[in-house]
Parts: sequence; C-alpha cells; structure tokens
Amino acid sequence: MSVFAHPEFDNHERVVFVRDAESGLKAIVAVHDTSLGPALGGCRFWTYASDDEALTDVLRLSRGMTYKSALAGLPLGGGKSVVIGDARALRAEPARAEALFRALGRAVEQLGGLYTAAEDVGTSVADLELVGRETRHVAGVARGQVGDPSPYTAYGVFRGLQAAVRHKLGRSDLEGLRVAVQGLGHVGQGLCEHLAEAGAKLIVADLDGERVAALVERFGAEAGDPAAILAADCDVVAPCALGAVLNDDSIAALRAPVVAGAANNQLAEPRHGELLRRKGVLYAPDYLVNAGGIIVIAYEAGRRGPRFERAQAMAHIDRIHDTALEIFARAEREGIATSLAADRLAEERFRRPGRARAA
Ligand SMILES: NC(=O)c1ccc[n+]([C@@H]2O[C@H](COP(=O)([O-])OP(=O)(O)OC[C@H]3O[C@@H](n4cnc5c(N)ncnc54)[C@H](O)[C@@H]3O)[C@@H](O)[C@H]2O)c1
Repeated sequence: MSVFAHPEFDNHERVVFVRDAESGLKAIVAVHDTSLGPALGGCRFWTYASDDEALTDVLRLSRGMTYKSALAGLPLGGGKSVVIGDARALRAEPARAEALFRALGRAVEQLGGLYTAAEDVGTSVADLELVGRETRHVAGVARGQVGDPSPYTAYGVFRGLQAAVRHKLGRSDLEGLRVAVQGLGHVGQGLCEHLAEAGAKLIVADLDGERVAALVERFGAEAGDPAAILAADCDVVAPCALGAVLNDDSIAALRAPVVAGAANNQLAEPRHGELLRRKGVLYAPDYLVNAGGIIVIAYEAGRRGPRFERAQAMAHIDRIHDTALEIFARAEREGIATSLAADRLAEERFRRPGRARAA
C-alpha cells in the first residue's frame, strides 16, 4: 500500500496510522491542509474491506474538509479520521469500546491540536466524549452546547437554495415554488420546515413511509415516489439522503432547473457537474450549502469565545447565500460548472501564495 503515490494523495500534511493492540484499534488520521487553521473533521467508523479502502476514504474525506471549511470562510483546515472495524460489534463490549476510543483520543492528543475530531458516520456523541477523556481536541460533544448540528445544516441548505432560486429563476421569494425533497432525516425534515414556512409546495420522498406521512400531515406535502423523486415535475430538487445520486441516468431524467440539497458528494463523478451545466440545470455545490454543521461547530464554546454565540453562528451560516451567488456568477462568467467554480474559489482561499504552512 503506497501513500505518497496513492491516487487520492494530495500533498496531505500528515497521515498517521494508529494501532492499539489491547483494544484492537486500527485507525488512520489524515490532515490535509492547515494553512487556514487547525484541521477539523469527523471520525468515521466503518467496516472497510481493506486498509487500502480506509486510506482512500480518509485521504479523500480530509481533502474535502479543507475545501468545505475554506469555502465556508472558517479559520480551519481539513482533516478526518477513520477507524477500521465493526462499530456495532464493539458496542456489545463497552469496556473495549472505551479503551478503543480513549486510545484514539491519545493519538489525537499527540497531534497537539493539528486535528480536532468530530462525529461522523458510525460514531456518536458518546464515543466522542470517550475520545475527549484523553484530549481536548474534540468537537460537537455535549459540553460544547451546540448539540445536533443538523438544524444548522438545514438552515444553510435553505439559504443556498434561496440563492439558487434567485440566480436561476430570478425570484427572491419561494411562495408557491415546487420543491422535491429526497430524504426526510435530520436535515431533510429541517429543510422542509423552512421551505413550508417560506410558502413552498413540498413533494417528499423517503424509504421510511412514516416520515413521509408525518410531513404530508404537517405541511400538506405531496408524497413522491422514492424511486423517481429526482425526476419530479418541480422547480427545485433537494437531495438530502445519499451521495452519488447525480449520475448519467438521473441527470438525463431531471426536470427541475435547480438542484440544491444537503447530501454529501451528490455528483457521482466530477464530470457530472459539467453535464448539469450543459443541461441548463443550476447545481448548488453540496459542500457549500451543507456547511451549516461545520460552521456551528466552529462557533462552539471555547473555540471563538467563552460561550456559544448562536446569533453569530447563524449570521455566518447566512453567508452561504452570498457565497453561492458569487459562485454562480463566476461559473457563468468563466463558462464552467458551478462545482468547478466552487473548487476554484476554495483553492484560492487555502492556497493563497505566500501563506505559511502550519506544519
Ligand atoms: N446532519 C448534518 O448536519 C449533515 C451535514 C452535512 C451533510 N449531511 C448530509 O446530508 C444527508 C442527510 O443527512 P441526515 O443527517 O439528515 O441523515 P439521516 O440519516 O438522518 O437521514 C437520511 C434519510 O434519507 C432516507 N433515505 C435513504 N435512502 C433513501 C432513498 N433512496 N430515497 C429516499 N430517502 C432515502 C433515510 O430513510 C433517512 O430518513 C447525508 O448525505 C449527510 O451526509 C448532513
């Protein structure tokens, strides 16, 4: 397994392999770039089929965090950690789980603040609290007062969606606009609340019928077919479930002129950004509009001041709207996909010439 020659290696500043034989911990921590500040990113616990698969994931995800924080205007770099194993089996052995997360905490501590761990797929606030017994470099734990970041993510998606509607449809309000939401989880439900309040008409789909029924009842939403929701006859499609949903087939079937949703990595491949542009669909880059969660974590107590200042965090999330407009205008000016315009803007921020590297 090569690291420096790995296809996903992008001059990452640190890649640390962590092993604790007693608890069985096998983890990789990757710090991609700290030119804007210390790296912040989730800790993913996953049953990777191989070490190489875990390495690929951590290299890619940590790089993504650099772009996300840069675009969100945060003084943070990008990092991520992955734990290789079966989180469910571990939870059946609480003593071993504690030993494992504490061992991870010691590894994070050894990085001296270069990387701060947060919750991600497969880890919970309780796990992060165990990590936090060994290091103060953990975010999103109860003592930070923020709680679940999803409502903040939902608000940021809403602001990005408003910007996309303004740019593409020339409208400053959402009254009567038809919005199809795929996925009614933590973020999707929050987004529906904002949309309903703004007077939008909702078409909703989820694999969980109860979630659909609840929103039909609450907001008079129309129940959509989960298999065809992306092709709904509407003004905006909001993917809030899985990644890689925008592919050759789904783009060909799209009827909405705008795509703006929370799901991570919506483009199956980077070229799909260009495919959307050619079709005349305005795509609000996912990592721009779903940054509300990372923004609020950056405002957690102790990071910018002694208390969690919710109003300041919300004002920062509001800026997603204007950054989106800037990206849409640039994409149009340069004749490029909005996804590429977002990448370029982020890169200009964290690769500014003359900026000293932190490590
Ligand atoms: N929670 C956050 O703060 C946050 C931040 C950034 C990005 N995201 C991304 O946003 C997305 C949603 O996050 P979440 O926290 O709401 O997740 P969640 O697990 O709470 O909700 C996902 C929902 O999608 C539904 N779903 C899954 N497959 C589906 C399908 N094929 N069709 C329709 N519905 C389907 C699930 O039943 C579930 O209700 C994810 O991609 C996540 O990575 C979330």
